[in-house]
Amino acid sequence: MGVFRYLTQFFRKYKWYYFFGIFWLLVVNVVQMMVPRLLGNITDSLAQGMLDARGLLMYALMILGIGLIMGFGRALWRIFITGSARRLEYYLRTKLFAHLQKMSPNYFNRMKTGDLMAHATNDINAVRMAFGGGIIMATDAIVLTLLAGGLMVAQVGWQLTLIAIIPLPILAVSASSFGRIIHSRFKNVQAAFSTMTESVQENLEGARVVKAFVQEDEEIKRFEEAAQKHVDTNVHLVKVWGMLEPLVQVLATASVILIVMFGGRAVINGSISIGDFVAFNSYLVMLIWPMMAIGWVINVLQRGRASMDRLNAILDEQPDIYDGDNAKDVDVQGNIEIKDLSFEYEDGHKALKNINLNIKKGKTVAIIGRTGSGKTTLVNLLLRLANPPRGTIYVDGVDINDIKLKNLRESIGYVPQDNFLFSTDISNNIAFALEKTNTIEVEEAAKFAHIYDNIIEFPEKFDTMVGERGVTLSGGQKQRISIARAIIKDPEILILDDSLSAVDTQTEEEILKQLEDIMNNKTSIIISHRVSTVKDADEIVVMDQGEIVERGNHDELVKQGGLYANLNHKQQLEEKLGSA
Ligand SMILES: Nc1ncnc2c1ncn2[C@@H]1O[C@H](COP(=O)(O)OP(=O)(O)OP(=O)(O)O)[C@@H](O)[C@H]1O
Repeated sequence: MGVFRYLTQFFRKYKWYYFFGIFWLLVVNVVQMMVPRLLGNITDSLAQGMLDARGLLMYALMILGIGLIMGFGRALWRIFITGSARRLEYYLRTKLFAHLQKMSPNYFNRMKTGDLMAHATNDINAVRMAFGGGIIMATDAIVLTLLAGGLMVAQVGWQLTLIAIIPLPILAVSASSFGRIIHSRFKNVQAAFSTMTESVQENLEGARVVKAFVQEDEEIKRFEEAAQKHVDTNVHLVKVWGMLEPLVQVLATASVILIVMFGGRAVINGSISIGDFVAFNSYLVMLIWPMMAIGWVINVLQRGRASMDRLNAILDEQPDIYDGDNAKDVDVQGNIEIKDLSFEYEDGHKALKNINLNIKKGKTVAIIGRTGSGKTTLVNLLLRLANPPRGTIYVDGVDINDIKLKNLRESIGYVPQDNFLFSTDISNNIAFALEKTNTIEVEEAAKFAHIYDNIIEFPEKFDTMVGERGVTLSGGQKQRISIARAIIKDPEILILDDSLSAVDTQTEEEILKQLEDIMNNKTSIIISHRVSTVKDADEIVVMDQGEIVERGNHDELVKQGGLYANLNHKQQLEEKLGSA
């Protein structure tokens, strides 16, 4: 399959745009070629005294007509080709984004976000340039060279043409090597610019840390160095730019000198007319630009191809979590059965060992355990954010590998540990999973999650923006908005992954009580490090190093005198010390 295989559909749709664009580009090129000839004819007619005012007006009108066609044609090919290149950029970007949406969390653990962002910006830009400016310049350079060169040969002969274009290959080679140097120096400028902006961004974000560690002066020094590097790389670039222009001038002048010497002599000995001489000169000037463009065009096309190769590598990657052929929709009730589940990560780390757990619809099971004991891994498997081995996790008697992902995930309300919120307003964050935002539902969910009172104290209430452009929410407020986001779905199964750690025990108790009401007859899994969060669950499962080491209700576990009892004792002591 070709490098541009992912663009086939796009080109099928937009081929006529490119066709018309190139058509008009050719029209402009051909029409443009008439001007030197007309100037030549005018010169000859003037020299022979054969031109009157009417004739001059005719020529003027012809040149005006050519100018109008050129202007109109240029506007058209810009619209068709440059416009299509922008559409191509959009097509590729949305395709890449949709593809990334299908990938599993494991993929994002493997790939660096920065790299993906770079592909999504630099590589897509390079492909756009190849199919925009690249195609235009390539067509323009080839057609102009052929037409101008051909007309030169036809009108004054190949000997004079060859002499006149001697400096042009030198121009092409030097413009292309200058182009390479300019490109590499420009990359240095960009790198210096991003280092400088990163330094500013980090400092603004980490202003508290900088101040607390009294590092302002060091940071100013660091920034000055970055800003200086930016100036130095720019000066370095300007130097080479500065040399390119005089070089072009020298070589173009060399061509003109050759024409004056040899062409002038041809006029004197009568083998060509003055008009031919004038037209020839104009054709030569027309050749300078394609010579300069050749190197650039090759570079842009090569870069476009290399970038497409890199994008292909991403687009070729198959998602590792998907609906199998047997996947079906299940009317999820909330009975969960985990049978002898063992799981290891790609790096060979055994995160879960022989887990057996039966959670009946309507029950609340709590999972407690030290950090790294495998609690989140278990939840990730239940949500199929990672693939569980077949025959280990069943929902309502169906292996979850056979339940459609959308169906499974829509029936689970999940409050993740990191409480990620989007940079939009609170209302949109809560209604994230709903197709349409319903104010009443959003407010109800906020009340259940005990965040309503906080929200209405914000100046813009539910319209308050979250994140950099909005309010800074406390950890506990974020947790409660995440809870509202999960319960607004009215899920059959609710999973709270350490989602109450940042609220005080009193609020925690109130939230749990509310949840008990709304999750009545539905299944809840509550993960926590705190005994206070789990003590009222129907069953408490204690995990350690990937295994279930104790299970029972609060009283039973306290009586057992094991890990749970120990944790309970310690936390009670901490509470007493805290309130003393
Ligand atoms: N993507 C991964 N690749 C490899 N190992 C992982 C991955 N994610 C987690 N682990 C490891 O698996 C083990 C279980 O992690 P997990 O996040 O499930 O623990 P946890 O009980 O939820 O911890 P915490 O209470 O801190 O959230 C840990 O040792 C962790 O380092």
